[in-house]
Amino acid sequence: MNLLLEVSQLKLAYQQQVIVNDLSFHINDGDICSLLGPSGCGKTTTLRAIAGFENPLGGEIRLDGRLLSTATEQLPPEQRQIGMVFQDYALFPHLTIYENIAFGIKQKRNKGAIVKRLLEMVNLPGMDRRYPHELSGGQQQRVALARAMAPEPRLLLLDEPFSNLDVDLRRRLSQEVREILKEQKISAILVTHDQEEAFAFSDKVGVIKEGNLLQWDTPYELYHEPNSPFVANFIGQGHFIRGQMNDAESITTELGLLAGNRVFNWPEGTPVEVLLRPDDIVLDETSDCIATVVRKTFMGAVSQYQLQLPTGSVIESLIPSHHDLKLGDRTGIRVEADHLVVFATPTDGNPEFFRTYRES
Ligand SMILES: Nc1ncnc2c1ncn2[C@@H]1O[C@H](COP(=O)(O)OP(=O)(O)OP(=O)(O)O)[C@@H](O)[C@H]1O
Repeated sequence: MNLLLEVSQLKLAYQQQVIVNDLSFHINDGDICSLLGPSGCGKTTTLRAIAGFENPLGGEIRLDGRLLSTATEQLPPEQRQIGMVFQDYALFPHLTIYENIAFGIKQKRNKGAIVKRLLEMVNLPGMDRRYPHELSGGQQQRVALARAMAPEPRLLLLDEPFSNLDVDLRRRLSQEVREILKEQKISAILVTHDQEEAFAFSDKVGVIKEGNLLQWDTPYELYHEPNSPFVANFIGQGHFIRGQMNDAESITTELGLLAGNRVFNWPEGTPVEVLLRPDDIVLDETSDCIATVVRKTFMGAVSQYQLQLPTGSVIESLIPSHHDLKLGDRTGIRVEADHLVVFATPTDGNPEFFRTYRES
């Protein structure tokens, strides 16, 4: 695997206010990655710095080993071999689709053939004489992608490119774009605050909170092995319940003694917080753990339930919809998790511990 982009200890600020701090990650040639985080956490600012539109206060950015940005030196955006696709498509309204795509490759002799190939690639053959306003949002975004790919960039940056589209089209187009990028072996970084989109689109995802990169990992690892309560909360659904280490492998909780395929270092009696995902909770009529249905969302094949435990704690469960529990019903439940995500309860009662973007 060849190293493509190296972002090292990047620091970015607007008017002395630090927005991104000590951000480091790298991507390999052919990788498709996402920067994921709540609104205002610094994703777009990071992307703009990679593209060359923001100058860092510290750290450096390299592409193929070549220095692109430091606090004192910046390669101009047009010399970086980086393409960009924006949320609002940013096509030139007075130019035809052909002229839009050919815009960045004016000097190339065979640009007619290149544009034709790109239009076929993005599934818009024969649209070259139309104007942007004659295309749908999804079609315009495909043209924007073709335009960004025309100069054969080493890296493509995508800033929330699907967020103006309706949910269905959004899912389909992001899948389609991923396939095109993989086929063409083009590396890309997507900025999004939509976790499902990041998961479906990317090989690796970086979770950012307030300008700090908390975890850089595969979607699978992020979901199953979150390294902090924030990532655990931000990725997927789930609730924490209180517990106490019983021994190195098991935890006493209000849902009984929980154990997974994992050994922990905390001494017996240590107070801990256990993350329970909706798929960890199953119905079990023989169980002594009784929960009350306090909210229900029918989702087709499954229903999502919020269940209240006798202590008042709330957890969630995805249950096949033919079970059809009603609000107020009481049911036996059991935890069925092959591994447990556990964090030690902060001794200082740190209010930040469980604060998530959803609650704040
Ligand atoms: N030109 C600017 N001048 C001053 N502050 C800015 C500027 N652009 C962005 N900011 C601030 O920098 C912070 C990070 O913004 P940024 O756009 O990078 O966040 P983001 O994670 O991409 O958010 P979103 O998902 O809402 O686009 C925000 O607090 C924002 O208000």
